[in-house]
Amino acid sequence: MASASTVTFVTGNKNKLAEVKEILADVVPLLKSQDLDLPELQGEPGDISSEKAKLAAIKINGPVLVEDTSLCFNALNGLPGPYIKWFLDKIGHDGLNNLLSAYTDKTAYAQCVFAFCAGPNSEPVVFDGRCPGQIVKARGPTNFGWDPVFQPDHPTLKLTFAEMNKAEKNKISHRSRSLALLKEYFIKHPEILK
Ligand SMILES: O=P(O)(O)OP(=O)(O)OP(=O)(O)OC[C@H]1O[C@@H](n2cnc3c(O)ncnc32)[C@H](O)[C@@H]1O
Ligand SMILES: [Mg+2]
Repeated sequence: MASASTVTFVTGNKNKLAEVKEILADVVPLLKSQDLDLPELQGEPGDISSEKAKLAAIKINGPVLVEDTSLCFNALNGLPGPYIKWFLDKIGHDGLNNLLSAYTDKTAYAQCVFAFCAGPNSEPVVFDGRCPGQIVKARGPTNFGWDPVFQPDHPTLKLTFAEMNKAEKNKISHRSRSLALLKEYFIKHPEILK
């Protein structure tokens, strides 16, 4: 049986881990984590995350959480999507802007799909969180991925994720929206965190 101290968040990304710990602090105060870079299937975000969770549950031999993050440009029908890591790596923030130079539509959404898998023989459950916004020229600190080029829709702030403080980002982000669904699931299934 899973418990608050036995669910392991498997990720190779320290920035993700920091955000997840902060957002989940009230539900899973002692979230365990393991730094593993898992192979990732190609395809739709939900399937990528689900397959990642199955692999992680086999490696950890216990209950795991994983997530996969996409950045989807509406003018490009959702691309780069789950391939954003490699686009960012190869063409950088300017290159991401240039991809949209032929289009007037600069809107995009950030998508985070968490998957919880109770163990090696269980089917993962996925939680899809999205945050709408637009792609802008890079502004703000460059320590976390595409944060400088994504300006989320916000009632008052016109800041990129990189320019926001963590609390502000966590209030509206794709990650916090996905984790809100995960929290609901944990509340409906209290046995998981006993
Ligand atoms: O081990 P995993 O959890 O897979 O970590 P990863 O860094 O490989 O992450 P992904 O496969 O989900 O690829 C997502 C890419 O988007 C970046 N990214 C993820 N969340 C982000 C966020 O909230 N803001 C900016 N960039 C983000 C991340 O650095 C990657 O380049
Ligand atoms: Mg990855």
